Amino acid sequence: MGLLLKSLVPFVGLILALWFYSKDDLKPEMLKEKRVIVTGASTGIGEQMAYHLAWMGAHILVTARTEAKLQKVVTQCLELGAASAHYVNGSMEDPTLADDVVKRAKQLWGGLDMLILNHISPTYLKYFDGDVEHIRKLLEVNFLSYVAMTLSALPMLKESGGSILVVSSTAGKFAIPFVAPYSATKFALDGFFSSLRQELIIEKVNVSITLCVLGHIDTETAKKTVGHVFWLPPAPKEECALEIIKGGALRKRELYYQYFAVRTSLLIRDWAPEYLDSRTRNHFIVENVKRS
Ligand SMILES: NC(=O)C1=CN([C@@H]2O[C@H](COP(=O)(O)OP(=O)(O)OC[C@H]3O[C@@H](n4cnc5c(N)ncnc54)[C@H](OP(=O)(O)O)[C@@H]3O)[C@@H](O)[C@H]2O)C=CC1
Ligand SMILES: C[C@H](CCC(=O)NCC(=O)O)[C@H]1CC[C@H]2[C@@H]3C(=O)C[C@@H]4C[C@H](O)CC[C@]4(C)[C@H]3CC[C@]12C
Repeated sequence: MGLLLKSLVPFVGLILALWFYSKDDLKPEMLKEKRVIVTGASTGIGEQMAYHLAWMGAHILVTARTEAKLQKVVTQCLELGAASAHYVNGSMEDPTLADDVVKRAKQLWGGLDMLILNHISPTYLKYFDGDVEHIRKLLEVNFLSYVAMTLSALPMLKESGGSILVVSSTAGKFAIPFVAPYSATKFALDGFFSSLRQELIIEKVNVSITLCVLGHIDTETAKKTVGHVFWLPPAPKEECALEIIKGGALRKRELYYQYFAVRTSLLIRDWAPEYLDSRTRNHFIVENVKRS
């Protein structure tokens, strides 16, 4: 009996470990023929997500303001193997755009499987200068348009049992200096979408919401904005984009990239917030930060 138990325990352990790791794997077939909207996809992480979806064979609808860049992304997606690729250009400052993009998806495909909310209005990294208009604009583009797109897309997502991916930031989870207006919009996303997720679960609605909490990523915008003030090296946008898609396809509640650094910061946040504050401040070269 003792011998049986001794050999059974490692065996069960192995089976559990295999089950745990195998369920955490993204298989490209999961995205094949899926109908996906990616916002803010003319550059940066959004553009890279479109390319990953393309080689996996998804139908893709990208949006941003700059038409010429979107046209190039669409061409590249088709070359990489997308089932189809289209764009809608416009600014999310325009409250009608969210609905127009979702309507275009319905017209093209008759349904939707994945909504990736990623766009942000250009933001600065400096001491807060009292510019309330800037906060208002960021709330409109980075937060309210996410809510509007979700509302328009929910009926189609309910029908397909689809997913919503909300791209956020460490600045939406703990205090990072010099990005006060932007940080406010990312905390708002967490509040809104985490509450909505609870309601969907209570109502047994099969739509997943994945909040993606990203650290410093090497997009051109980030390099320009923080290259001279933040000394920790950025992580690659291509890998980041793939991790986001993986998190959404596996219907995770939250996704952290880079996993270890972000999880560690979140653990410290809850037990030693002053220490996290001071550690974060020390990552900035404050002499290089603009005052206005
Ligand atoms: N890079 C980083 O270090 C980090 C990024 N993140 C998050 O990742 C996401 C992507 O960031 P990143 O790739 O660096 O950003 P980019 O600046 O590279 O891309 C932003 C995208 O949003 C679009 N956009 C800008 N303004 C508007 C608007 N008014 N209406 C519609 N679209 C607009 C841009 O295109 P166009 O100008 O053509 O409109 C572009 O496609 C964001 O949600 C960001 O908060 C989070 C943490 C760190
Ligand atoms: C550098 C910040 C990440 C800090 C971090 O994760 N530290 C870990 C730790 O201390 O343990 C970045 C977090 C938010 C970024 C900013 C952002 O997301 C908005 C803009 C996005 C744009 O594409 C690039 C510039 C940003 C201002 C971007 C800059 C880097 C962050 C401040």
